[in-house]
Amino acid sequence: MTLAIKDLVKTFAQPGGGSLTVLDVPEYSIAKGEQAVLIGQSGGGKTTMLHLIAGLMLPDSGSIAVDGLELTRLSEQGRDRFRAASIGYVFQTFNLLPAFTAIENVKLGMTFGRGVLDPVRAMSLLDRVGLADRAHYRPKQLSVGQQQRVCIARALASKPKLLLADEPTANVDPASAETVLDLIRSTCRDEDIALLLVTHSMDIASRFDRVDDLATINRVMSPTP
Ligand SMILES: Nc1ncnc2c1ncn2[C@@H]1O[C@H](COP(=O)(O)OP(=O)(O)OP(=O)(O)O)[C@@H](O)[C@H]1O
Repeated sequence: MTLAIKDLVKTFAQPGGGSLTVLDVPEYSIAKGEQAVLIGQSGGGKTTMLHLIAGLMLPDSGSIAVDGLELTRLSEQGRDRFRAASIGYVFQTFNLLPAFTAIENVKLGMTFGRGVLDPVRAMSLLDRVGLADRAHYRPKQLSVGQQQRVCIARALASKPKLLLADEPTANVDPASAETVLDLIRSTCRDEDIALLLVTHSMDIASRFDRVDDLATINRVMSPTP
């Protein structure tokens, strides 16, 4: 099993006081190399769930094991190391380093991961997302959709065990969305990377054998968006 979640609870303090329980997930798992889509209404807790799985934040209670490693027992530094080695993350908000070019951002995805720099793989990933001719452009010199494609190449760079992709095709046109999705899925398949992809697009979700609705996994009733 690549991902095994049990009795996961996450509560946030609210700006106006009080607290809001966003997630109460009794059980959720993803097998090695499996590809799953997570859908659910806006504000339902999808991004929070990905952040918890990536070890970017800790739950109030419960367990999250990735490849047998229990994240909640790790220190912050341990979780940083785990994330670099085992998780690829395509953020909704990109998080590219602005001072570095596209190819440098992809290479950073490798060195964060295992310390192994493979410039040929970095260029081949950029080529697969259709950006070989933009390798030496900085993020602000790229369109939003191109930046998103650099993020995908960066997330795959270190051959993670699990790729978490938060709306990875939200900012690209439908034709590019299809290419990007194919690239993500075929690379994950070829390299035995498990995939958990969040989307609002039923068209994208319908292409996956496994579609999980957060409303059925989560005991918390989603607040009205
Ligand atoms: N750091 C935080 N502090 C307080 N509340 C938070 C925090 N992060 C998220 N929330 C709340 O948790 C809820 C879930 O947010 P989350 O971003 O996980 O939803 P989502 O399902 O990914 O939404 P969307 O589909 O719109 O991206 C929201 O009500 C949000 O306000």
